[in-house]
Amino acid sequence: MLASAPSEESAVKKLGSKPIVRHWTLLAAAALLPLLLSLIFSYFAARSQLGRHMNSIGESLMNQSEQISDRAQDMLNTLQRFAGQPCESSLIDIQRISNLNAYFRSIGLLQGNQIVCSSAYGSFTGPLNALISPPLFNTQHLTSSISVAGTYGVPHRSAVLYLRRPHGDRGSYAIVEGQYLLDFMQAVGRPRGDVLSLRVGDGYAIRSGWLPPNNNPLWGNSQLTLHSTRYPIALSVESPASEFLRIWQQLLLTFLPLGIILALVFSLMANNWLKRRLSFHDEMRRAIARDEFFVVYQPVYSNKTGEASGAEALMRWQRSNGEWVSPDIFIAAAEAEAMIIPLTRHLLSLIVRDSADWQVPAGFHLGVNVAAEHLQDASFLDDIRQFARHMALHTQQLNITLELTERSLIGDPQTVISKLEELRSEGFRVAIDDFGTGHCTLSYLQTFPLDYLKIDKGFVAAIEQVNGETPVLDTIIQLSHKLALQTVAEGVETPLQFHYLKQRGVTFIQGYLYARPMRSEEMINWLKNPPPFPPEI
Ligand SMILES: Nc1nc2c(ncn2[C@@H]2O[C@@H]3COP(=O)(O)O[C@H]4[C@@H](O)[C@H](n5cnc6c(=O)[nH]c(N)nc65)O[C@@H]4COP(=O)(O)O[C@H]3[C@H]2O)c(=O)[nH]1
Repeated sequence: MLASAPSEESAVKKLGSKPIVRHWTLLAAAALLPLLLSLIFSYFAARSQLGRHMNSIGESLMNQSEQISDRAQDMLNTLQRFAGQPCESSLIDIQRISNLNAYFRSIGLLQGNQIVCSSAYGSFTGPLNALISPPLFNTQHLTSSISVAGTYGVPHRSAVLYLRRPHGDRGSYAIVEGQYLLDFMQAVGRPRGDVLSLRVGDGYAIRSGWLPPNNNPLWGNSQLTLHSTRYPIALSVESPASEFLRIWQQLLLTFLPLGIILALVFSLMANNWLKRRLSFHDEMRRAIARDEFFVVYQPVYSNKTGEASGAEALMRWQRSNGEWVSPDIFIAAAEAEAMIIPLTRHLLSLIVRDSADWQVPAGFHLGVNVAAEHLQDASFLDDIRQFARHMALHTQQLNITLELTERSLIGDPQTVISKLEELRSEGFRVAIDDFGTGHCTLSYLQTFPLDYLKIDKGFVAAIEQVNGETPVLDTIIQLSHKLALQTVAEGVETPLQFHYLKQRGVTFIQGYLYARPMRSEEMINWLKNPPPFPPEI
């Protein structure tokens, strides 16, 4: 066993507090998330419900105003028939029409901007603006229709003035009683405390009340503005903040119980998952203690020498109940659970134990996978040197190759470069593993001190015909030649793949075609009597 066993134990212990903090953080997040979501969801549902309500009362007020405007237009049409006639002859008819239409405060005839006949004031003649109270500052606005604060004789009640002047300067006017609109606005607005306001043309805004200001961006007063497509009518609906809060509260009563149930379910699920994860952490520690891990070695063929040039060490885990755990799972879990360093130390100690029986040729390569966390850890150089010292006791002139993934090179490049340079000067070799699958840019290949580039099996699997197109693979091979890196192809399974790679100058071949990963004793026997290789196509 490696002498690092005590520090392995302390590393495992030291890492214990982090998962507990993460455990509670995740549990809190699982419980809070549904509650937060139900708050957010009910907030937007309340906004939308209030929006629908405001739109509906806005539209009914708009309908009402447009209908009133339609009636005013009909009235102006009717009055046009008296245009140009003396007031004395038409006044009785005009008054009769006015009495029959209770909407109108007064109707009458115009000559230019002068009233010449009025249902309310008889044959009184005076400027149209004198009918409006207070009179308009700018009479330019007196074109077709305008809302006003009051009229002559009824100065404190709003009204809407409609005008028609089709034949030169002879026209008619009709004043709609604003109280009808106000009554309607109050009737639709009162139940929920809404305030409605309506403006015709550039006139006075007829309002059904006032809201105390509340500009809180999340739950302040709400406002909706609508414009008529047929008349110059603009109206707005304002809803008090208290109404939004009331709807939100109501919806929360529906969503919150659901949120609480989901929070319970999520936290139970998270708890179970975390327990499983934590127990995985413990399980790995137990598995190390119970010696459930072992190492298999996969020989690598050299196209230069025509024989095995080395082997890659790969870890295996078989639980005491016989169940296998795939390296893809336990390596990823060990990385996530901060267990990869103790596990790698264990791997190194297992290799040392295996190597006691080895008789391998001088210069035999042994590839060992190194995780990014370990490479960046302060203990890395000591661990590797100690491993090499122990190996040297059994096996002379073994070339140890550290296989790094692309992820290992990202982080603090200067420290990684200096560690790798130190190790290379001591005789270790460095390979970049699974090349092309990580986040590595091509410039990394130039920056880092590397000896081998291991082409990922995904690119090898893409070889389907001898002269087929595998542009990425071809580029990787050419690139490694240019950078004077030796290439190792992983996952070579067919003679076709083998010959394709050999033709393109790939030096080392690893894969089931040559040899499967095997136990240490098996590899020793296999090396003594290897099967004939390479195969014919
Ligand atoms: N389909 C196919 N696969 C082939 C062939 N030849 C070899 N392989 C598999 O390809 C993987 C090569 O290892 P890797 O790229 O380093 O990929 C390794 C490595 O990243 C990681 N791993 C395994 N053992 C260790 C270890 O001791 N330490 C660390 N840090 N990682 C390890 O787990 C990965 C998977 O390991 P394995 O399951 O052992 O899978 C191994 C090997 O069994 C082939 O012809 N066809």
